[in-house]
Amino acid sequence: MVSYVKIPSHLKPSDPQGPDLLTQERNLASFDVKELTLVLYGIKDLERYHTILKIIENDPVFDKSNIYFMGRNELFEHAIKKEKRLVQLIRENKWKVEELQFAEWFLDMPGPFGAHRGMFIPTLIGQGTKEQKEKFLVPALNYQIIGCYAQTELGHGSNVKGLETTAIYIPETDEFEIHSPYLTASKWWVGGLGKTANHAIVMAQLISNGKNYGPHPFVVQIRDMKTHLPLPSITIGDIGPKFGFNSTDNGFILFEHVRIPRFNMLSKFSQIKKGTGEYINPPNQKLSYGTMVLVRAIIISGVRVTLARAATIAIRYSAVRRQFIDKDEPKKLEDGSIVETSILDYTMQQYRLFPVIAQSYACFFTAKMMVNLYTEYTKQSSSGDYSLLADLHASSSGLKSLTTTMAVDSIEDCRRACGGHGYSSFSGFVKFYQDYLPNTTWEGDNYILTHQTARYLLKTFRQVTSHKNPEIYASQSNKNPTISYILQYLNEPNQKCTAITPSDFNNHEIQLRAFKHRVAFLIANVVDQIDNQKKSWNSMLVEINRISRAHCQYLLVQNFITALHQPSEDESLRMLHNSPALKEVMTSICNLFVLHTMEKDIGDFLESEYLTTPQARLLRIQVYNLLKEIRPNAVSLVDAFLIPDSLLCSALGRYDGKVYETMIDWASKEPLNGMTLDFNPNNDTFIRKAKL
Ligand SMILES: CCCCCCCCC/C=C/C(=O)SCCNC(=O)CCNC(=O)[C@H](O)C(C)(C)COP(=O)(O)OP(=O)(O)OC[C@H]1O[C@@H](n2cnc3c(N)ncnc32)[C@H](O)[C@@H]1OP(=O)(O)O
Ligand SMILES: Cc1cc2nc3c(=O)[nH]c(=O)nc-3n(C[C@H](O)[C@H](O)[C@H](O)COP(=O)(O)OP(=O)(O)OC[C@H]3O[C@@H](n4cnc5c(N)ncnc54)[C@H](O)[C@@H]3O)c2cc1C
Repeated sequence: MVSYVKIPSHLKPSDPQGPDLLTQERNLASFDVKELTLVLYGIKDLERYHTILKIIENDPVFDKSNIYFMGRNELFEHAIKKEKRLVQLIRENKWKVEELQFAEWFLDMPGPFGAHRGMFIPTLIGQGTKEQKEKFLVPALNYQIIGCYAQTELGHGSNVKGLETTAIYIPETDEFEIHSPYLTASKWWVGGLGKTANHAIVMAQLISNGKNYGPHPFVVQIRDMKTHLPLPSITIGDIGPKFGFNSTDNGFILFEHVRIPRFNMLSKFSQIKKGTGEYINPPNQKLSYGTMVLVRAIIISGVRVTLARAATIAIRYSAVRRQFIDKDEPKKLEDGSIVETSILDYTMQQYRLFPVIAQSYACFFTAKMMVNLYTEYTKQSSSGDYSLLADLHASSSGLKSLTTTMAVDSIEDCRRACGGHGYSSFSGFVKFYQDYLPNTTWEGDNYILTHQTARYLLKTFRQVTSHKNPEIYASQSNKNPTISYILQYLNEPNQKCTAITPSDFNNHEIQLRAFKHRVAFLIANVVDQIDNQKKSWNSMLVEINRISRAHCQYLLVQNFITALHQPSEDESLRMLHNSPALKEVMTSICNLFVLHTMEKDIGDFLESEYLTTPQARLLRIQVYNLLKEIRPNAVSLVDAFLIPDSLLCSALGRYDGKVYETMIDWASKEPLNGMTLDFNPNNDTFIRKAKL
């Protein structure tokens, strides 16, 4: 890229230790960073990581050096080029899902084919019959057709049952008629629809013989395969500029009595019979919502790397950045001279940033749990057993809500912790934050999703407590954490925390009891208000949100603690258990995650009377102790995430710590610096090209 400003060459580094600061930090580590990286990725995936990264970093199409200077059209063009190149690479290298996941992560750009891969194809796989897969999935996998997932409408998103687009069965021609009766029925927000897709999965109210069977998925061709123009009676457009995600063409679409063959209703679970229009019921009414469950689970698995990326930038920058001389503990160099203190040494900075590291590790272990649960469900459902769906839906909804909220809050916390430079695009936070933000809204608004989890929790509580002998459920409590904590609460409703010193809070049994007691107490309270005090659902929504959050925090805590203690067949966990140094640092991180989470929601723990006020003070002291304990490992803990510089795209977070050199180098490339302005109000010209 062109540099428009010549930087003087006489400048000396103002910080004699500057370049070495991160090396010094790395020398403090109590554990082997490479070992921890291996735990996070596993041997095979780490090999994949390096192979794919090399390919991506060496391909000029994926170059990001100009990215922060691009406007919307340039971004979109760039994204299309990347998508095309990615498809070529998939073919050339015969990449499977595992490789593709790394490639998409490194590319770091929401693109017009994202919904094709992330939603269109999974819906065909999950809900299509064998014949439908032959007709649609095969060409989709070969990128001969490009699809999108058109569910949300201008007037309805969260309320799927309220969708207005209709699919009416016409027995005479054995077709469905797809129609948008109102303006509010216009599909809206659909990724890849605005300019790219030629097919859509349209969620529409299935109507046959005058009866509405609710939303079902239909495959609709929307553009001509040769001209790429919208087909007759179909209106399509891009929805315009957004908060972020501008490299994707989110679109709208309206249908005017568009006919499609009956064959195009995805019919793995429910069908319409030819001619009679008879409806065949699915084995579970909510199977047509299956893609959402899958994508929520995938989103949860991705949170850990999002948090890792934010923490890497903020921690490295905080180690390099110095402000003020600490009067009580001035920082001395070997030659005795006093320098300003690295901002990472300020306890407030540690309190803001170290919990983000801990959240990332916590999400790592819960992602494993989510993948296992989804795999188990897939196995069982392939033989017709859908009994795990309710559990899966409840945990994926609540965890998607909790973890993505945590991620956006933490990205913003990390950004602010970088001071003014955090506000510059060069920090690597701005586009990253903008593009990540929709995760709190899509695939279910984060507040709406907590209703689903809460419904499940209340139902389970009522089931267990209404039984004459609740202990009958004891055999299920090993597999079902909700039943386990409800039973424990029923047996001991007045449990008290036994901690008498700050370090007692490191006891994992005390921690687990705290979270179990708190969530069971809160659920019991909501059940009482709804069932006995006859409070309406709406009047309880804040509490509904609270119980979903408390339940999911408990899952995160339990998965982290279990990973540290329970023998496991899992390759990563075995590596962790075999290394005392790793186990020690992970235990500190786990303790920080648990106690910091408690401290943030201390009101719940006090209200449930598990903790006393003096104990709450001890807990806070223990959080401070943990910050001190973790401090020497902070940089190495983020290094272990192995987020490459090319992905970070950050002047602040780069591995070598050359923050200031990069800031001025990138600023010199700002195209505005290549222009001179004409301020004379009597001239019509505004901008002249500067001479380089
Ligand atoms: C590659 C990278 C990717 C990443 C790339 C990702 C790109 C993403 C692009 C974005 C795409 C999108 O956003 S696509 C659009 C996504 N839209 C959404 O997520 C909409 C959210 N809304 C909904 O899901 C629904 O409307 C919901 C809120 C659940 C309410 O549904 P209903 O009214 O039909 O149901 P309710 O009456 O509340 O519940 C009835 C019962 O059904 C159960 N139930 C509800 N949903 C269920 C479900 N999905 N599975 C099982 N069971 C379910 C409830 O628990 C109840 O059980 P009982 O209590 O036992 O009766
Ligand atoms: C970048 C982006 C990409 C997207 N891609 C797609 C796509 O490819 N395909 C697709 O189909 N959709 C897509 N969506 C749409 C997305 O799924 C919806 O926006 C989302 O489901 C939320 O629905 P909504 O917009 O109708 O919000 P609303 O339901 O209108 O929510 C607005 C507010 O009202 C609150 N609220 C609503 N109902 C209740 C209630 N009962 N109780 C309490 N509070 C309530 C919510 O909590 C929220 O705060 C995308 C969205 C974005 C931002």
